[in-house]
Amino acid sequence: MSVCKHAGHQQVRLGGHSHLYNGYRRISAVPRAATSERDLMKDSSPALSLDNIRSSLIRQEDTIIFNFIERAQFAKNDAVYTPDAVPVPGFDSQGQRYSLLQYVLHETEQLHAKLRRYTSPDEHPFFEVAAPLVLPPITYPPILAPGAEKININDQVMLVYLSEVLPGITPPGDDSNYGSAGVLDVLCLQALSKRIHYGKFVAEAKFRSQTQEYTRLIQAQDADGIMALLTDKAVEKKVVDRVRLKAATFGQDISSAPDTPTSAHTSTHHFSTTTTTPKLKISPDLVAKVYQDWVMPLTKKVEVLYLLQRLGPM
Ligand SMILES: O=C(O)C(=O)C[C@]1(C(=O)O)C=C[C@@H](O)C=C1
Repeated sequence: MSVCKHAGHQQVRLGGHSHLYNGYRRISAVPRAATSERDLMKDSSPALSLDNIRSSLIRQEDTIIFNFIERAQFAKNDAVYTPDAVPVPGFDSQGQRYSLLQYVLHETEQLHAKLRRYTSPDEHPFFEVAAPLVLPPITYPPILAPGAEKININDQVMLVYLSEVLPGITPPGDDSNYGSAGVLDVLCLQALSKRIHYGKFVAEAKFRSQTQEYTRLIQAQDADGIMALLTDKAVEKKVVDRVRLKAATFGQDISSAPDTPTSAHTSTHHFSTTTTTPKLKISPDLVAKVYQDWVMPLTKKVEVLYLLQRLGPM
């Protein structure tokens, strides 16, 4: 295990984990990396239609928002993120101490690796995983270009979670629910990581529908040009509006609704003004901002990284 200091918090440094994909295959909605360009282009799997990929991104919003709501029940609990504040006997490396969150995440990933979670190209570990598979490998047709598995920006996902999401969704303070907090943090991190790395599939779908345009930009290694071509501002606005509405809808405390709602209060959109406004469990504006400022930009970053290497070494 290797870590580095990052913004006052020990941050996981990602090592090479391409070995994860060698010889291991799993069944998944999303197939593994292709072995050749010919393999890749003959695959017309519906998994690669942009509409289907966007539907998956929309479903993943639900998971992310519900996980945020679950985590919001507990205080921020700084001790969970402070190295050695909650000592875990035996969990250190070369005198280096870790936070409780790092412990929970590391141990969760080692178990999930055995169940072949990280042999799937839509899953990315925060730590290096070395555990042997318990389940047998499964063959699945290729979709992504070779080298896709090397793209992993979970160090940035971690930083955004700790500095932007957690302080925004949790009440400040310490309620000593450290285990619950750590377990729910892991769920939030995994859901964010999956959504952001889904950029690889979005990028592959876009490459296939505008192959000539992307090929020219890739050959010129024009990252800004690729970013401009893949950006769709209208879709981004829809995403932000939708996650704001979902957070406002899923996060209502129904028990605080009136006993006998009037017809004016039967819609799901009654969270803002009336005296019967239900209490919200997380701020819809915070969720919208996290998507606008972090989730979509990081997804686009993954898309650009993927496309820059889409045609192999330049
Ligand atoms: O749906 C797309 O076209 C995407 O590339 C995904 C996404 C997103 O992260 O939601 C990212 C970039 C686009 O500008 C719009 C949306």
